[in-house]
Amino acid sequence: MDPVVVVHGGGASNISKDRKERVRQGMVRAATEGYNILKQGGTAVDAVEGAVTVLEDDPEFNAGRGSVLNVNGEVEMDASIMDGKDLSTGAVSAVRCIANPIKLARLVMEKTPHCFLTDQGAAKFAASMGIPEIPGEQLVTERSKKHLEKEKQEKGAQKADCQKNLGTVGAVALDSKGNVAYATSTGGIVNKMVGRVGDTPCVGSGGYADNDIGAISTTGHGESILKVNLARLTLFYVEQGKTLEEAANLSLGYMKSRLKGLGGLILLNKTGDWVVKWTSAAMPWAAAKDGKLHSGINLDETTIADLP
Ligand SMILES: NC(=O)C[C@H](N)C(=O)O
Repeated sequence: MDPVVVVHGGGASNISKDRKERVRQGMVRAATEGYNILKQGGTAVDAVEGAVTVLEDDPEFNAGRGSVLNVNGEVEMDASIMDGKDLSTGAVSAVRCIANPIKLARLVMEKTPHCFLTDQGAAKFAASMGIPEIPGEQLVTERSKKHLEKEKQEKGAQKADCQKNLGTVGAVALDSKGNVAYATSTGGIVNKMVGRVGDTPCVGSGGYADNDIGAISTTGHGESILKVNLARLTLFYVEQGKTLEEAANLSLGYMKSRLKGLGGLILLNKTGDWVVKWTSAAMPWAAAKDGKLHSGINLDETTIADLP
């Protein structure tokens, strides 16, 4: 089976011209990394972890370094990962002071009998696995500080309009053995309460993967995504025989009409077809398949290039 990887950089409002190129390059780097892992025989889980790690390390995105700040000006991150082979899953929430929450989520999946660790328990587990603790300030950027200041002045936080909280990252992949996986990672929403947990670490909301159906990673207004279980809802439509396009339109449409919640998703089925969809103004994405790299940010612009 030909491997496929698709990545996203979060539902967003229109992205300024000067950021656009950096965001596009981040998407290309992440998709290429995931695809190379698959081409070298890595699993779908390896590929989604690798792609998301690239984006957590990239300060342009709201995950890892560059995460948005909570009401106290701190970074608290959520992440989850799932292996479609056996539905094993790992998640962490409200984690601080580590570079790559997605790696910790994978360790929860593989090294504990649990699916989800939070806050101090997650921190203790990270230390026990040898994950280095870094100063929280290393995750903070000038842009995220300005973003929080602006949000506090406008007092407009927490609207179902996710568009201020751009940059959550995610990946879905299909490997040569027919396994699918997803990974999603985020700093959440700007000016959030301390301890707020969004959709991203919640399996069925922030993502889902099942070899019998496909894999999905979501982004957008977390509270809305949680209320409709956006990821599992979309896969339910696929199970019912809808096309990927129809399934994505139905679930995103329902979230919008029922809750005024905006968002986006990347969706892959078990035979390697994929679709990207969003109801926010924009969503950076890239997909690697058959030696080609497809990418875009706005609805009207898709680029196709040869992969190196
Ligand atoms: N931009 C995002 O996707 C934010 C994320 N879904 C959250 O609410 O935590």
